[in-house]
Amino acid sequence: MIRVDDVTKDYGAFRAVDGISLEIRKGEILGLLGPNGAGKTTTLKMLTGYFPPTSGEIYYNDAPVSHQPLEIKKRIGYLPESAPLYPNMLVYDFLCYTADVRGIPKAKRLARIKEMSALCSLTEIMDKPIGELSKGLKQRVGLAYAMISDPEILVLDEPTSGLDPNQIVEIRKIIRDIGETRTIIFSTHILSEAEATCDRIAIVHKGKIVADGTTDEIRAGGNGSGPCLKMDVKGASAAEAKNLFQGIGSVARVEASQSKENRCELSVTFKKGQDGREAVYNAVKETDWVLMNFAMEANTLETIFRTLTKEN
Ligand SMILES: Nc1ncnc2c1ncn2[C@@H]1O[C@H](COP(=O)(O)OP(=O)(O)OP(=O)(O)O)[C@@H](O)[C@H]1O
Repeated sequence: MIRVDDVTKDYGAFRAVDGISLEIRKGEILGLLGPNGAGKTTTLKMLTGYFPPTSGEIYYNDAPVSHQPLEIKKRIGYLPESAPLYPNMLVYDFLCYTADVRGIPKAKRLARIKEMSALCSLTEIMDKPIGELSKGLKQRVGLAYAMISDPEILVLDEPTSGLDPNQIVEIRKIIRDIGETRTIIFSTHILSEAEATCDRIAIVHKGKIVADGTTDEIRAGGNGSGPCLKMDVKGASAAEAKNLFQGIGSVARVEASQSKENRCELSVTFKKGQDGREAVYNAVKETDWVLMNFAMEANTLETIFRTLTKEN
């Protein structure tokens, strides 16, 4: 339904999005997961037609967005990270105003507002000024604002940011309810958020997609990562150990941290389909280091996320 084809976005000399390609299927809930500054908001803004890519193209049902941005914008509901709400307006008045701006005919407005009120549980707060609402309630009003024109696609930027755990659960439920019949793309930097709500996750780092799949596929190393060996090594600095293991052919990545003087903890990730334990063990045998721990660990999403989005 949506195809992002080798899209880049430059802000002056800085490349914020660097050759992203993605396919988003109809009815899917896709989470763009990445650390701060990864390029999530920039990607969402291009998806909504807010600004065009510097290069590449985005297609909706095979139609390039650049050819008819206004048509496509009408089919997308967008809730930015700071929802554009008017604090002095009552919730009801704000939704009437939004319906008017979006061109919903007068005769259909009340019915649509009622539907939004039911979908986002707003009945009790319809006559309250928006400025007096908690952050969670404001976010529900924001979802109603984004959904009022009945868009096919809903794009949400960090929809649960700054909410308390109860509010997060409520917003997640509304997103999943909407996701029953719509395509949803949302960004988050919280792994558990993506895991709880999405059918599929694309991990973004420094403007690139570094993993894309269901949580099970990403966990199984469908994106080039194999199993991970945890080690505690006595007699070596983190830099020495990292240097040694990085030279082994079956090793994809090494994370090392100094735990004490001359002792370090390591996570050695092997290439997909490879088990380099013997090679690592033989390398240690050539040194005078002592292995205090040497254990293979199943990849957790958290380790994969941390490894894929490490600074260097
Ligand atoms: N208008 C702009 N001009 C220059 N640089 C920008 C602009 N907007 C964003 N950037 C930079 O582009 C990079 C990506 O920003 P973006 O907001 O897309 O990331 P993000 O993943 O959404 O981060 P966050 O979670 O912090 O919102 C960042 O380094 C940011 O500083």
